[in-house]
Amino acid sequence: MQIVVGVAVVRDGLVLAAYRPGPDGGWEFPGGKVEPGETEEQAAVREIREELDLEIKVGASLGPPVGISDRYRLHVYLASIVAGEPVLREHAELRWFAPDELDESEWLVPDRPFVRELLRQL
Ligand SMILES: Nc1nc2c([nH]c(=O)n2[C@H]2C[C@H](O)[C@@H](COP(=O)(O)OP(=O)(O)OP(=O)(O)O)O2)c(=O)[nH]1
Repeated sequence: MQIVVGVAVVRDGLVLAAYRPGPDGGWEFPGGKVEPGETEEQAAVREIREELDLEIKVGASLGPPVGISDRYRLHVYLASIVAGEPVLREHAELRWFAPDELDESEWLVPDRPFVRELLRQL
């Protein structure tokens, strides 16, 4: 089982989301697959640097990993920005969401438990 790490970057009470297009698309947490020899935190830092040109500090897990498929599980962590502004490099769209704008039905299915936990914490 391989882990996909998702990163809930929070700034001033808003969370950064990325849009994944397609028939099964929706909002997701920026991130990606953990590579061999890497910790989940290291993967989170690398992916956010690659995708958004952002330096982050990884915080607490937002709950246990959730199944995506028979090969992958999603694990989402909180993070704060250490340096930079998010740059749109790979995603169709980026958006900062306030808690009252977060509608889990607009998110990829595996992300929804993490969105719920995030709402409890924001
Ligand atoms: N990055 C990310 N992926 C997610 C989330 N939720 C979710 O189901 N996924 C799925 C979508 C992808 O099928 C899978 C891995 O994401 P990825 O970003 O590394 O993979 P990808 O398909 O874009 O890239 P690649 O492996 O083809 O190079 O995880 C999420 O919140 N963030």
